[in-house]
Amino acid sequence: MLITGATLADGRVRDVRIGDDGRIDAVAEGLGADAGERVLEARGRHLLPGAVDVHVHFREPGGSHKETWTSGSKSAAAGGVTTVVDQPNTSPPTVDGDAFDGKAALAADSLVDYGINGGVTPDWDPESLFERPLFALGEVFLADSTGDMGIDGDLFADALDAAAARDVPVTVHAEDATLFDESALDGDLGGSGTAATADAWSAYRTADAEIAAVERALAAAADRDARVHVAHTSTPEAVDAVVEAREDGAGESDGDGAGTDAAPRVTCEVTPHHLYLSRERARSLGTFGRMNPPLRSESRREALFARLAEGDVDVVATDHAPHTVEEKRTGLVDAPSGVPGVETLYPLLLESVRKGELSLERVRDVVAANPAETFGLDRKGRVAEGRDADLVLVDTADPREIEAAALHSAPAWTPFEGLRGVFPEVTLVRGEVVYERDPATGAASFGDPVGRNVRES
Ligand SMILES: NC(=O)N[C@@H](CC(=O)O)C(=O)O
Ligand SMILES: [Zn+2]
Ligand SMILES: [Zn+2]
Repeated sequence: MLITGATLADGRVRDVRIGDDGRIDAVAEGLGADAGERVLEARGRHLLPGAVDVHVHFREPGGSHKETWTSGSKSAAAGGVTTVVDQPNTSPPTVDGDAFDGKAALAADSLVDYGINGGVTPDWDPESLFERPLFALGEVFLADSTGDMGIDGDLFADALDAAAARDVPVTVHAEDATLFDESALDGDLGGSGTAATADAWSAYRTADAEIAAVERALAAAADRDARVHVAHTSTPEAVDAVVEAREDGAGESDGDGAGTDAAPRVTCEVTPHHLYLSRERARSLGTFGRMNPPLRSESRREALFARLAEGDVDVVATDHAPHTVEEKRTGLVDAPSGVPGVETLYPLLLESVRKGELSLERVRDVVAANPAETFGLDRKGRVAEGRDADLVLVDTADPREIEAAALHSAPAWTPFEGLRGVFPEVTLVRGEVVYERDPATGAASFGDPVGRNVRES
């Protein structure tokens, strides 16, 4: 296939040829089409690397009433996400080799490439997990969230040791439950849609609980020269702690080469919901705005966004955590935590580019280049010769209103309803069209499940 006249994130206008092996053959000017070659005319539109969303919960096995690999990966493809990394809080949890194999068999339904993380619980089996083509350890829960997989500091230390010995990165859900404010949940919280319920969750799972847990995780990682990726940092303070830890550790090596990798030793991730929603919005979302870590104050949200714009945030990943409408409606204490987001990641960020709040290169870096580099995916994350042809074609001047009804995740709701997003027209995974939207009618069509485990090739 030849893509002609596409504008790249840095503004260059180029033709891109994709080889039969699904890799980018050439990025150049004036490439002529070969006989019989499919040509995709891209003049006036941007060609971006497919996003690498290192944090999704596709719910299988055990939660297919919430989402499946099919529905989740369709949602990813329609949002320009070409690689997803699934988290271990499924049922059974992905904490041993057998559970890994069971999930890997289900992931064969995926339209996009994927990684499968291994979890840590008191009965995890590191030996059998590490024998598998594991993406990373994580998310390792330092406090309970969906799936109740919270562990103590000793087990976390063991997990860091096991991972560091193999130079495997560890993704951490950092909250300290001893610093939650139980009193926030006292009294009459009203129904699921009320302001009291939504705001109470933010008051309960305090910012201090996240900041303290992030600092402790970074200290434990530094002691062991472990590679730690802090998931869903929701506070500017936590981002600053990661930046500081990275600066402290720069250039350090324990002499065995483990500290000299190109990838940074500690990185942080921020979600779209913490970048675009705050407690102000939570008041109208009710329990649909409940997630862990929770939405923060508008001033913290602004400070988090500023850190993204300035380059302190390494990765934006979605923590796509679908639950059904019925489950979310059960009231503050019983409703599960989590919001969907894999389909609106690129659209929300591209709308910020359109409005002049972020550069397109920054967006490309945080959704594609940086996550690929952080997790050692040499063939993902860039529009460059030799890389996989995981590509997104988008008209960056054409925003539309985000409506749950037009999205493809199984639970038909989104916390971003009514915001604007710039959605892809075409998404390719290793040169195969997995998603196409007719610009005239808006009709979506999907390709075959071509997804592969990115740790197997
Ligand atoms: N973020 C959430 O609120 N929920 C996630 C789990 C998690 O990432 O903590 C889920 O799996 O539902
Ligand atoms: Zn989490
Ligand atoms: Zn998560």
